[in-house]
Amino acid sequence: MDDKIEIRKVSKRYGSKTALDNVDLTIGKGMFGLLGRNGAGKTTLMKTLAALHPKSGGTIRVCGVPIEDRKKIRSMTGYLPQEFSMYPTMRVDECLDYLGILSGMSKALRKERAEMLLKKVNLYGHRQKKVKELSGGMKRRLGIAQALLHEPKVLIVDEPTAGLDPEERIRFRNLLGEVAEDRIVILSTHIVGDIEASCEMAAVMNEGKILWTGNVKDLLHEAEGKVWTVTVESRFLPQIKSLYSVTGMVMQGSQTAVRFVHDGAPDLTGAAQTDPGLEDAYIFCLFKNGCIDIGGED
Ligand SMILES: Nc1ncnc2c1ncn2[C@@H]1O[C@H](COP(=O)(O)OP(=O)(O)OP(=O)(O)O)[C@@H](O)[C@H]1O
Repeated sequence: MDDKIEIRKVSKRYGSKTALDNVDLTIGKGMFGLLGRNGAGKTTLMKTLAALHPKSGGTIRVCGVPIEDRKKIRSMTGYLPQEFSMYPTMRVDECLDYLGILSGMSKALRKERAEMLLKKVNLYGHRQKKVKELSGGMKRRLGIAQALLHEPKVLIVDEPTAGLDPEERIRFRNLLGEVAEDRIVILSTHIVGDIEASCEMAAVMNEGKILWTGNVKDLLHEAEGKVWTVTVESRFLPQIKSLYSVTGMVMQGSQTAVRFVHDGAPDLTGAAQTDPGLEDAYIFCLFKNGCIDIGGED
């Protein structure tokens, strides 16, 4: 069986709102990042792939299985939603046991899987704590454990690092990386750093459309020669922001070092080209596709 997800011309409408518009993607084994700002359609795509709601058009095959075979798809898929919650007064180990019962697992298998997974997500020492006593990062790790309980081939995680401190975010990303060694992991996020640190392949979404997909390194290449820095008197900032897509600003006394993306040489004395970071490349991708209204609210 082929270890990939094939998404062809997929659309999803909520009444008159088109949340997915002709989406074409191929997602293979390993970590795949889905990057887009709020409202881009990431959650809608994640839920569609997890067979949690039907698409309006197109075809999806998960490791060869059509998405319409919901029972099979759900048995192959683990899903960690954006708003993950478990019963607050249940103990960590009881949660997994309970979910194992719901999945029809035998007592012996539940015990074996729960113990293995709690060790994997570093919660074994906290297994007797109540869910409400866990930190945000621990809850997210419990979320991964529950999503992996039935050994899915595909793991879908929706904005998992929002609200985590940097240490927990790194720990969580590393955990996903380990999990992705032998399955497809899709990570949706609006945090560019999450993609940069953990994904080889990614896609950029905006307003329900895929703007770009490929190897993350290629997104960086596309922004080469398009990123600039200049240091100006801070009073010129509004003017610069009205002309260019600014990706960074550092105040230095009365002056500000500005970083921006621009296709072609900017009409600014002292502007110098610099190497793109992934954040610059992402903004350049939005800019190139006409998704950024410079000087406007976007
Ligand atoms: N149940 C719904 N009914 C109507 N519109 C919806 C529904 N769910 C989502 N939408 C709309 O579809 C679009 C895509 O939403 P979606 O939640 O998929 O985006 P997202 O990229 O996950 O954003 P966020 O990071 O804010 O969750 C948005 O315009 C949203 O308002």
